[in-house]
Amino acid sequence: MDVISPSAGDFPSDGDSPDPDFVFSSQGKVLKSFGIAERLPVALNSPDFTGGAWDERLRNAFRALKAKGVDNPIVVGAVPFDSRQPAQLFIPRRYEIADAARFVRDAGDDGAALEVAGIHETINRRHYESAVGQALDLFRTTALKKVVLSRPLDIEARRLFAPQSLAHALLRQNPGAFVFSVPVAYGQTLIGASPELLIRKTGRNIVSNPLAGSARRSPSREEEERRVKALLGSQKDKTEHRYVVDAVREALSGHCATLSVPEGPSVIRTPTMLHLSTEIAGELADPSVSSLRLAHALHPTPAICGTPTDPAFDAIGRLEGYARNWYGGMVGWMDSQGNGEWALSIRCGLASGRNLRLYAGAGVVADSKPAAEWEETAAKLTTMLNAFGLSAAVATAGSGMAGSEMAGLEMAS
Ligand SMILES: C=C(O[C@@H]1C=C(C(=O)O)C=C[C@H]1O)C(=O)O
Repeated sequence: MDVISPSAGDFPSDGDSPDPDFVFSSQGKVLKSFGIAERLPVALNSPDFTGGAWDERLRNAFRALKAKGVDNPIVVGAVPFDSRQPAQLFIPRRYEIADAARFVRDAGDDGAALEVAGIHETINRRHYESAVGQALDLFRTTALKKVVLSRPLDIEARRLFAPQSLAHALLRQNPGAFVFSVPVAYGQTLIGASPELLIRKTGRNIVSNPLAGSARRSPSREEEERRVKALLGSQKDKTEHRYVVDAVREALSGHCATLSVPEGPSVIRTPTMLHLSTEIAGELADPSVSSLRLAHALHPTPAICGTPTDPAFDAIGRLEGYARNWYGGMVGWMDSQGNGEWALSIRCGLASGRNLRLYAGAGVVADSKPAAEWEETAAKLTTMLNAFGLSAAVATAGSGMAGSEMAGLEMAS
């Protein structure tokens, strides 16, 4: 896969705007940061990061800020799916941690409602299902066991996207998610409501909560119970899930004095999806290892890439037909002790002017059916579409919506 930088120039920020530049919510709190004290760009898969030079720069920057009286400086930002591409990481001038419910309440209903000029299914159903079919062939002929195949959905609005309003709407609708808004390049903001914690480090303690194996929620309680049972009993979903848990266990065990991995998965609910979930908790052998270093050791897990990692990564590059860039990477924050949280950048979109590219993927294994994987990506897209009240119109796209209703329907070769 080509190494193309996803950033299109730095974004200016003097910290004087009343709106935060960076937003990240977790467990009922929201971290808002303003301005940029120092940019610390780095590709995680580069000697600069792996050899420790970046950590040294970060330590020096933190030391200088502490000398100026900043109590607990942090670094925030986003890492792309391909760790060879530069991450957008920066130390904010200032930040505050607010109550998430108040953040939403104070914002009022600032209306993320959208007047759509066009919806472009850049990778259409036929293309996506054919990619799944090719993955099924690879399972028969190569060592590949799982690959996560994703697709973009491009929305063009009549007005500029307002990342702040979108973040408020997402947090209002997804209070349990990691809602984020991150400026990743000049005029480009990555916004989403991720259900998946890659890593949290608090002192010696770490937690990772991989998800894999999914079903759409149902408005009927009985039907939902049926789906929960079906998910817990599905061999296909359990296999898909096990690959992720095994990889997380393997990546973390070398760093941990203790690591506890539940016997089997449970089901978690987002407002739109049911997922098989395993919460893995551990105690670090060396508590000075930073959350970003652990995130790098984990990334990309089979929740977003596949098993084994390298052939899955190559298959994604060959089969998906578009560049993921920030989708499938991670977003988060970290302090000078390395404490922090990194959530997978999923259920998200990249806003740029009047354009918003949404993304969704699904784990494909030998028992997968192309049509069901397409439906799963459609279900996952509703998290973002709901923020605009759009899901009813778009959820059926590619599964019945007439081509003429979709402005500029394109087919990728
Ligand atoms: C890839 C996505 O989600 C991931 C894939 C899942 C699956 O295949 O079941 C479930 C949760 C996430 O780990 C996405 O939302 O785009």
